[in-house]
Amino acid sequence: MCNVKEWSHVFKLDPNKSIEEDDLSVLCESGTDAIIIGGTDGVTFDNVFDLSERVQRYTVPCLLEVSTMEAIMPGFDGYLIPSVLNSKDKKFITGIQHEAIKEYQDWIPWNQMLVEGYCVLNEEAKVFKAAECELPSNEDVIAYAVMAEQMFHFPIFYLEYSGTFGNAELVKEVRKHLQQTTLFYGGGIESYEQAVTMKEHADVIVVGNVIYKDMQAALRTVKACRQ
Ligand SMILES: CC(C)=CCC/C(C)=C/CC/C(C)=C/CC/C(C)=C/CC/C(C)=C/CC/C(C)=C/CC/C(C)=C/COP(=O)(O)OP(=O)(O)O
Ligand SMILES: O=P(O)(O)OC[C@@H](O)CO
Ligand SMILES: [Mg+2]
Repeated sequence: MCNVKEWSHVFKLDPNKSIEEDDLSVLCESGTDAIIIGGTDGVTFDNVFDLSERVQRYTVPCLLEVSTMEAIMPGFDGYLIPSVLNSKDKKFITGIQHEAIKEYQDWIPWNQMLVEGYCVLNEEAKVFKAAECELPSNEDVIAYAVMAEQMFHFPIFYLEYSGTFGNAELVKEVRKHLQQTTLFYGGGIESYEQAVTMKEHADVIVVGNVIYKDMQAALRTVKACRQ
């Protein structure tokens, strides 16, 4: 099982986007701690299967971030299960997960599952709309972080700014309230400097969209975590 406490950098690959073999190879061998396969829309059994088969040729751990039931399959090194704490609809906090457990509980490899308490902070992100989020105040965010750790004992609290660079001061403040739970930060990291800024406060930075815009810039974010 993957130990997220030992991570500092991960790449998130979107199964709904294409990536050349050479680029995938350098990403997997970049020194990143893991590859997460996940996305908000257009995630299907076929595109997850194809991408996972390609990533699993490399030794880097490969995890599936489950966003739809149709694309769950065996073979991953771990499974990340989101619970969107600032959703207005219980469905995205415990509802879909509850339905999945009712249906599949005998098949779920619990020792490979990690729950992520998500807090989505970019109103323009697809996931903000898809999971029917409401924008929390900074005080709300801190309370969600404390809730994730102290009430639910989630292994991961995920500050998600997908598509835009977030508020480093808030990340710093949230970090002060977590002891056991690992703080993931994701959103808008496109340069070495941005990676350094967020890595200063978050335990793990997640780098996604820049992979598809500027591969060399994406690779520099790994270096930023290896200094
Ligand atoms: C071995 C084997 C076969 C095991 C099977 C185990 C099994 C059946 C497990 C099921 C366990 C379980 C509890 C499953 C729940 C599944 C589920 C569908 C949960 C719902 C999760 C949820 C609330 C999803 C909402 C969306 C979300 C939070 C997505 C996260 C990903 C994300 C933010 C990606 C970034 O998106 P992107 O597309 O890149 O967006 P941008 O445009 O902004 O870039
Ligand atoms: O795609 P970006 O903006 O890098 O965000 C990474 C990740 O947090 C998305 O879920
Ligand atoms: Mg994306």
